[in-house]
Amino acid sequence: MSQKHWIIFSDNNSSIDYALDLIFNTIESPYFLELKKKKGAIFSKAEIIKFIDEENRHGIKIVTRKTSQSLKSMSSGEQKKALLDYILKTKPDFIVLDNPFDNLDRKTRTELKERLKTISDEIYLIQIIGRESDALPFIKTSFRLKGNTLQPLKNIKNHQKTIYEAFDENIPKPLTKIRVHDDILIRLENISVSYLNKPILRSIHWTIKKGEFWELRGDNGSGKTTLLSMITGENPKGYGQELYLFGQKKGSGESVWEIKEKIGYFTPSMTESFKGIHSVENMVISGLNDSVGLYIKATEAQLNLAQRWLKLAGFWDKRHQWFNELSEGNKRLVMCIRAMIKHPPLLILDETTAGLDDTSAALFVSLVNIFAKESDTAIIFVSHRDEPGLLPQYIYELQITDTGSVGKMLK
Ligand SMILES: Nc1ncnc2c1ncn2[C@@H]1O[C@H](COP(=O)(O)OP(=O)(O)OP(=O)(O)O)[C@@H](O)[C@H]1O
Repeated sequence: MSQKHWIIFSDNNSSIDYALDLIFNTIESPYFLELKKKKGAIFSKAEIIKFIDEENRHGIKIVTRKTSQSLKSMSSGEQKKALLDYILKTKPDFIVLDNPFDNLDRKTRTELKERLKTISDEIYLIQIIGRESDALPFIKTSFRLKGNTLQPLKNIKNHQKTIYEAFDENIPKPLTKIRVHDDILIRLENISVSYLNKPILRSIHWTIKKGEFWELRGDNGSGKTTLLSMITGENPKGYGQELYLFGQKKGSGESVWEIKEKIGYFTPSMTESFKGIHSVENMVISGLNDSVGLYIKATEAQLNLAQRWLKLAGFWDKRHQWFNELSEGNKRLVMCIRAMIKHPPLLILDETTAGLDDTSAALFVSLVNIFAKESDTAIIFVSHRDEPGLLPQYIYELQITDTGSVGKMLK
């Protein structure tokens, strides 16, 4: 059987919910009539988060029923594989693939592309993507989704010009400078980690100094998240090892609060699971209080500082809107300036460009570059994609071996 398939090119302001309504035929349209009364499934990061929520709240393992490992503790690549296996078992007539290649390394992307090609003989596929280079080559029908409008495209190419906007204003200074006495912020000496007797990290040596701009690379499952959890002090496997966070050895009486105060951390799942209702302005101010969402009244100085950031990042007109109503790309930018506003000594940006369209990703990269240049903050930027225009000073890569991943400096 040869099926029909579709690509929907989305951007920062596209309403994915609207596209899903069309695909699932819950609203009338001339499109996707072939899918009427058919059974559909969604392959997306949001679905993974929904299943993780089920695990957390009700202890129900749906996707990973046959394994002892929880979905939450799996690497992104493992989670996506588990979700696709689960979806295929439910025997759907069609699958909506929402940015399917995000968070995947090159090899896993190629494998998934081949798997989807095989599946496409039997199952209708609808691919929603922000990155033009992700388009599945065997799909011949395409649309562009602008807000709540779906436009058929004559050619498969999106032809959306990527605008590499640059932030050309100066980055606002912090209200108070967070002091760190040592030039060395983070030092890992011979750090190794295993889970369930499976070696994950082997003899990692990594030193991060004030103001350095690092890119952290590594294939799916190489241990990037594990390594970051050592750096944020959250991983108990750091005890008893030569792990130094802001001059203090892990386990030497440092408070979690002291470490948290010095680290800005942003990963997209922070917004995907965030349910609070706050204005964009208050979300940015809350970065000064280490809370997500503002729960105490801001001072005049805090408000002024937040407003300078909002102007700089192009959010002045949106400052009184609800954060939850922003597009995903805009949420990311707001969360990024929220993490930057207090100039933490260390800023960790974990897969922050996943799910963004080409233009939003370029804007994001531009903001990170200028922040790295103008602040004293050290940055660790994690991404599976070679982001065009990113200007890290150093690249640290985790390379998988049978005895755990080893670290290599590539630049
Ligand atoms: N709590 C845990 N229990 C068991 N295994 C775990 C746990 N946490 C992580 N792992 C395993 O450790 C390995 C490394 O996972 P990690 O999430 O650190 O990789 P990653 O490099 O961040 O991957 P990705 O790029 O796919 O997100 C994976 O095989 C994962 O399944």
